[in-house]
Amino acid sequence: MMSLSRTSFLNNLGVSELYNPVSSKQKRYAASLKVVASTSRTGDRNGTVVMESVVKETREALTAVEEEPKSAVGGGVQDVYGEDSATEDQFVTPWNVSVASGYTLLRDPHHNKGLAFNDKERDAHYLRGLLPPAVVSQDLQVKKMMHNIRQYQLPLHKYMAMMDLQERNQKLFYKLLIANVEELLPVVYTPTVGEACQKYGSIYMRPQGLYISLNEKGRILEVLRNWPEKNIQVIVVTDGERILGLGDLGCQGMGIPVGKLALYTALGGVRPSACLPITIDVGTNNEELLNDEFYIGLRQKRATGQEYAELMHEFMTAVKQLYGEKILIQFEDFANHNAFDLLSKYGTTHLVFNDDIQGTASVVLAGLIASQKVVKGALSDHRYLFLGAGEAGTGIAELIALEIAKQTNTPVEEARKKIWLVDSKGLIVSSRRESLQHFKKPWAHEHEPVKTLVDAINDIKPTVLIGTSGVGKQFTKEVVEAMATINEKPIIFSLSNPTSQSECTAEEAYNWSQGRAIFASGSPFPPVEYEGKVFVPGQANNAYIFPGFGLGLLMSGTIRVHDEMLLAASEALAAQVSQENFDKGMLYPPFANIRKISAEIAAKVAAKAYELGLATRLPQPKDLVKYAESCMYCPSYRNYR
Ligand SMILES: NC(=O)C1=CN([C@@H]2O[C@H](COP(=O)(O)OP(=O)(O)OC[C@H]3O[C@@H](n4cnc5c(N)ncnc54)[C@H](OP(=O)(O)O)[C@@H]3O)[C@@H](O)[C@H]2O)C=CC1
Ligand SMILES: CC(=O)C(=O)O
Ligand SMILES: [Mg+2]
Repeated sequence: MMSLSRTSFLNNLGVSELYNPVSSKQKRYAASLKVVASTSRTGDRNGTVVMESVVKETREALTAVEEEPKSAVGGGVQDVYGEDSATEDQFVTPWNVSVASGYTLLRDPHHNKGLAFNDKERDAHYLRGLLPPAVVSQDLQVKKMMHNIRQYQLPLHKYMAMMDLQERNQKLFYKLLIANVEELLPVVYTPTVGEACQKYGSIYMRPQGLYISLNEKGRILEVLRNWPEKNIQVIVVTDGERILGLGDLGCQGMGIPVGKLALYTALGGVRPSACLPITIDVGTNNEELLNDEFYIGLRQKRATGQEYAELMHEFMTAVKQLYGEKILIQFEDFANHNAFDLLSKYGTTHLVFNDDIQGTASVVLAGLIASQKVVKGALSDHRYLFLGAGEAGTGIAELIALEIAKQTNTPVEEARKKIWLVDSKGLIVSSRRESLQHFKKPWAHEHEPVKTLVDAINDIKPTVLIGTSGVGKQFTKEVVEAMATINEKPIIFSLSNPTSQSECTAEEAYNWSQGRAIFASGSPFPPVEYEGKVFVPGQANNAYIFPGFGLGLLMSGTIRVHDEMLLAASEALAAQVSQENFDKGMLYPPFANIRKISAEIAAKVAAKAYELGLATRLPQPKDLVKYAESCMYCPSYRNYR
């Protein structure tokens, strides 16, 4: 047993004092309880023993208070806390005893096991009678949940069932997701998460992350402290302005950080308690949402300029102050007019990573490196054309240029000349330079103006066509045919999400190229049969990269992200594609092996961090792959004593 006094031990555990009792009855109640144990801190051997004694003590105190009022003969309802009799304008205290036993344990998603609690646990934790008699294994629970989820016809209903499970039983949620990753990824992630964000206000049930709005300006640190977990290692943050290819969804963008962090855990093995989803709400310019009575965010136009910058700066400062130097902040789905600036501003002071710029770049480069086994020739032998010159487009372009420069030992400026981009105004050429946003300027090559994509293809004669426009159906029959005329094996990536925004479908790419296209898309497409051959389209999505990349940063205690780490991640991913995968037309390994893939990526990223002197976890583990695997969260149930 512990030698510390109960109070100091609980203080060490982060247990809080009972707060703000208002009535004399509540004051007596508070005094008798003294402390409320935080459920999330149970787990270590001694801790659990002490927690059990606190549970017992708390129960006794509760019983004493509950028995205090004269019991009504023949039963009846007692308004113990005076809540029911209070009028709307009288204040009551939101009473809450968060000790993980009995009914509370069943309602605690971190520790709940549902019917998997065995008889001993049911006795020890006051669960008798709260559950039906059957005791089932976690595997059977997985089987049942999958059966239930498959009954839903609508993807959004599957999504809601998954979110509900995450809120009810976290370990079962992750066990299910990991075991059925190929089937469930499109449910918790793109494309369904896009629809969920669009309807977030209507389907909103319980808060899943932290909302920081302009109303919280000046007290963001305080707001961060409201989050129940203290040992945060990864934050995924959005301001909701560019949610997938769906535009400004304001506060409803929360679905994205929640989904991305679910993947951090399921695909990359980062503990769920270390993950914090955050939405910064500075308003929205989406009129439909502003007029939607169910909209959950600030009902105002987006703050910009200094007001926006100040809020973001306060946020970035508070995060570092609270969680330290090694907290990983992943920017997600910011509009490009903020994304590039935030990345360059905080890239030198914080561990920041922009998934749309950097993660996407790394996954696409991996696909291109892998494609060299199918289409002979080096990366430097290709000509690249992008539709879309924003975060994803220019991010990918730059990483390709860096890789070519590295492979050919030439200046990056030379490598860039092989890469062309088209934006909403046409081909990016030098005569447009003055009016271009800064991130487009390096791509303004000498060429006469070209308005349409087909004309650009016919002029540039690309071997690789990459769609990052956020606009669906842009790779028309004419576009794909133009690529197939120029190339024996045209490489075509339709990266825009969700499926509705994909530049073309897998079926279109294969049909219009007579089965010659090497195709990958951002959102998944089913296999396509063309003239008796089955093609399995790859999913070029940053979900292949960020979980392993982030794990690599965390496990090595890396303090800054470096482009070389992105290149290392690409090479690690490309190395995981087998001949069997290539034979099916795939440029990426199946997601079913993603935990192994993430461990390989994490190891290569960490190795690069050590090489660059940016890793702080010393000494460097001998076998980084094994170490990555050993760091991964496992969602199997634990036995409770
Ligand atoms: N597969 C994956 O892993 C990822 C996919 N994406 C997807 O990529 C898409 C774009 O994201 P992101 O780069 O961040 O967005 P941005 O808004 O930063 O960039 C979009 C670009 O597309 C251009 N564009 C828009 N409409 C057209 C059009 N009709 N013709 C030609 N160009 C057009 C814009 O032109 P202009 O500059 O002139 O406005 C802009 O350059 C999204 O759908 C997103 O979901 C993003 C990240 C990862
Ligand atoms: C995949 C992703 O990050 C996006 O579409 O924005
Ligand atoms: Mg994104």
